[in-house]
Amino acid sequence: MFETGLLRGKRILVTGGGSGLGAAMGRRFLALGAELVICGRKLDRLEATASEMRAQSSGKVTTIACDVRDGVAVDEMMDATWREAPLDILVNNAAATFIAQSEHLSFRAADAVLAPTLHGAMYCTLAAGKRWIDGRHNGVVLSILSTSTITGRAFTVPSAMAKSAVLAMTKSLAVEWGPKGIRTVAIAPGPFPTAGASGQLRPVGRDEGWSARNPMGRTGEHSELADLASFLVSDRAGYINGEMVVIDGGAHLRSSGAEDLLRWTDAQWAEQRAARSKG
Ligand SMILES: CCCCCCCCC/C=C/C(=O)SCCNC(=O)CCNC(=O)[C@H](O)C(C)(C)COP(=O)(O)OP(=O)(O)OC[C@H]1O[C@@H](n2cnc3c(N)ncnc32)[C@H](O)[C@@H]1OP(=O)(O)O
Ligand SMILES: NC(=O)C1=CN([C@@H]2O[C@H](COP(=O)(O)OP(=O)(O)OC[C@H]3O[C@@H](n4cnc5c(N)ncnc54)[C@H](OP(=O)(O)O)[C@@H]3O)[C@@H](O)[C@H]2O)C=CC1
Repeated sequence: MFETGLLRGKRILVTGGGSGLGAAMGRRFLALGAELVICGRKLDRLEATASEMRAQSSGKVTTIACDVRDGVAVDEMMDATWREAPLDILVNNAAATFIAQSEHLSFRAADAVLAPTLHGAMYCTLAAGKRWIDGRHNGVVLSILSTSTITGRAFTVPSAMAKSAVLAMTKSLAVEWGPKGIRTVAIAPGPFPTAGASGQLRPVGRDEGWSARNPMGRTGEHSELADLASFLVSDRAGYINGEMVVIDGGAHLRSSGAEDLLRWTDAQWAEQRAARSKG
């Protein structure tokens, strides 16, 4: 689909790049000639993913254990990365969510979602941006958001809030940092099955008909998201700034995706709270 070497010479950090959509984007970036850095909390999973990537590509992959909720750790990660060479592209992909009735959310539960999804994206963006500006180096920030930024989404309110805030960051910095050579862009994926998202959002007992009700009759392919991300971070998208591109088969035009949960009984919610999965 793309010219060979579209991302040659680009150094890209994908947060949460050890699993799911982050790993899918990373693989595509490598295949297009980029050098990849992936971070997450679980070093063993990052290493396993990096080994697979190295077996498939001759591109360089580096792993860094970093909890993006911790600003000091984010600064240390950026220092370690920059010691080798400046990054060219940051992908804010790390996030957390779970379904819950909002009246049952403790403050700690709200923070468990807001901290990685909102604060993590902000810390990584600030840490990369200040280094780009200090070094007069151009940069791109791609943030992976959600169609909840358009529709809102019942039962995942902290996630909808965090993603909406990162969209506001994307639009605001497009104006503030555009003149400094930094583009900020975003993608709002619809349903793309991953172990993380399914574990948190699609417990047994949830409506199974949602995929068929997508206007395209299916969920997204990871390669479709990876292709869009590759274009948006590439120089070919150099005039796209402050924009969020939706890739969901048209699903959000029909539903926010949470309506089936309005029909859940208190007993189902109690069961969900008891059985909650940890990422
Ligand atoms: C059209 C269609 C489009 C549909 C398109 C769908 C779009 C979806 C958009 C977004 C998708 C994603 O983000 S998908 C990505 C999903 N991946 C992940 O979530 C992976 C990362 N997850 C995690 O790290 C964890 O699972 C996380 C949720 C943060 C909790 O881990 P932590 O260690 O931080 O937290 P803990 O110490 O266990 O708990 C902290 C507090 O949170 C509470 N808590 C934790 N899990 C809870 C749960 N399931 N339900 C209630 N409360 C919970 C605990 O009770 C604690 O509160 P107290 O009891 O008060 O102490
Ligand atoms: N799959 C889908 O249908 C959709 C996904 N999205 C978005 O796509 C992105 C990827 O999700 P997906 O691949 O599905 O799910 P995953 O659970 O696989 O991805 C989440 C990643 O974030 C990392 N992460 C979580 N918390 C932290 C933290 N505190 N510090 C560093 N890394 C962290 C995890 O690694 P670790 O646990 O090692 O820290 C993991 O690699 C997310 O932003 C999600 O909101 C949006 C809409 C739909």
